[in-house]
Amino acid sequence: MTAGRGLLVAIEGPGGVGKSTATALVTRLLKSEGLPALATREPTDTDLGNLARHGTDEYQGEAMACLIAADRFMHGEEIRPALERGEIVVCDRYIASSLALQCMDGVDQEFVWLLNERVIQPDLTVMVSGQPDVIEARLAARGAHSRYERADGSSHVECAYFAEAAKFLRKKGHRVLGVDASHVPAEEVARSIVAAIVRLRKDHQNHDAGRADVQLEQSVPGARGEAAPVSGAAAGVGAGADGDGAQRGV
Ligand SMILES: Nc1ncnc2c1ncn2[C@@H]1O[C@H](COP(=O)(O)OP(=O)(O)OP(=O)(O)O)[C@@H](O)[C@H]1O
Ligand SMILES: Cc1cn([C@H]2C[C@H](O)[C@@H](COP(=O)(O)O)O2)c(=O)[nH]c1=O
Repeated sequence: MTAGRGLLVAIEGPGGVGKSTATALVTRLLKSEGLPALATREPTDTDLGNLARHGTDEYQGEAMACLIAADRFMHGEEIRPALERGEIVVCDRYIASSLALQCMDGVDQEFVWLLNERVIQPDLTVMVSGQPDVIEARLAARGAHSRYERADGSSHVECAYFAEAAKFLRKKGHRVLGVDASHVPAEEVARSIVAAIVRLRKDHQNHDAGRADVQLEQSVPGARGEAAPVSGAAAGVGAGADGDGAQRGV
C-alpha cells in the first residue's frame, strides 16, 4: 500500500545501465527545485541488506528471493515515515529487480510477486533501459558488482527479463515509465525522470484538492453554490487511490 502523501519512485533496469547515477542526480535535482527528496537503495545498507548485496554467489533462487523480500519489508520502516512526511523517496532498485533477477535465477514469477505484493508499492517505476552492447561497455569500464553481471552476455539476458518485469507490473496496474539511456547523457536522463515526477506530484495534489472539494460539498451542502451530490466518480477516486492501496493506474 502506498503510505502517506509522498511518492515512492523506483529506479530500475539492468546492471550497469545507470540506475545509481540516475538516483543520485534525480535526488539532487529535486532538492535543487526545493522539493523534499530522499535517496535510498536496495539491498539496504543494513546487516540484512548487506547479506543479500554481498551474498549473490552464496544465495540463489528462492532463498535469495526471500532474503531480498525480507530486506524490502524492513525497508518499509524507513520508507513509510518518509512518505508520511510528504517526501519523494527515490529508490535504486525495487520490486522490478526481483521480478527480473530472481526470475532469471529460475524462481517462478508468481512466487516473486507473492513475496512482494504486500510491500509498499511504488507510485512510479522508472525502467532505465539501454542497448545491451552499450550497457556491456559501461559494465566493462566500471567493473561487475555481482554474479548476475559477470556472466557472458548478461546484459542481453537482463534486458529481456527487465522488459518482462515492466510488462508484468503494467498488467498489475503499476505506472511504469521507460527511459532509454543508451546514448543520452546521465544529466539528461535525470532531467526527464524529474519532469515525470513533478507531473505526477501535481496530479496527486490536484487529486487531493478535488477530494477536499468533495468533502466540502459533503459536509456543507451548497457551500460552493451548488447542491451537494457525491458523484460515483469522486467516490471511486477515494476508494481506488487510498482504499485498498492497490497500485495506481499507468
Ligand atoms: N547516461 C549515461 N551515459 C554514459 N555513462 C553512464 C550513464 N549513466 C551512467 N553511466 C556510467 O555507467 C556506469 C554504470 O553506472 P551505474 O553504476 O549508475 O549503473 P547501475 O545501473 O547502478 O549499475 P549496478 O546495477 O551494477 O549497480 C558508471 O561508470 C556510470 O558513470
Ligand atoms: C533489489 C534487488 C537486488 N538484487 C541484487 C542484484 C545485485 O547483485 C545486488 C545489488 O547491487 P547493485 O550494485 O545495485 O547491482 O542485489 C536482487 O537480486 N534482487 C533485487 O530485488
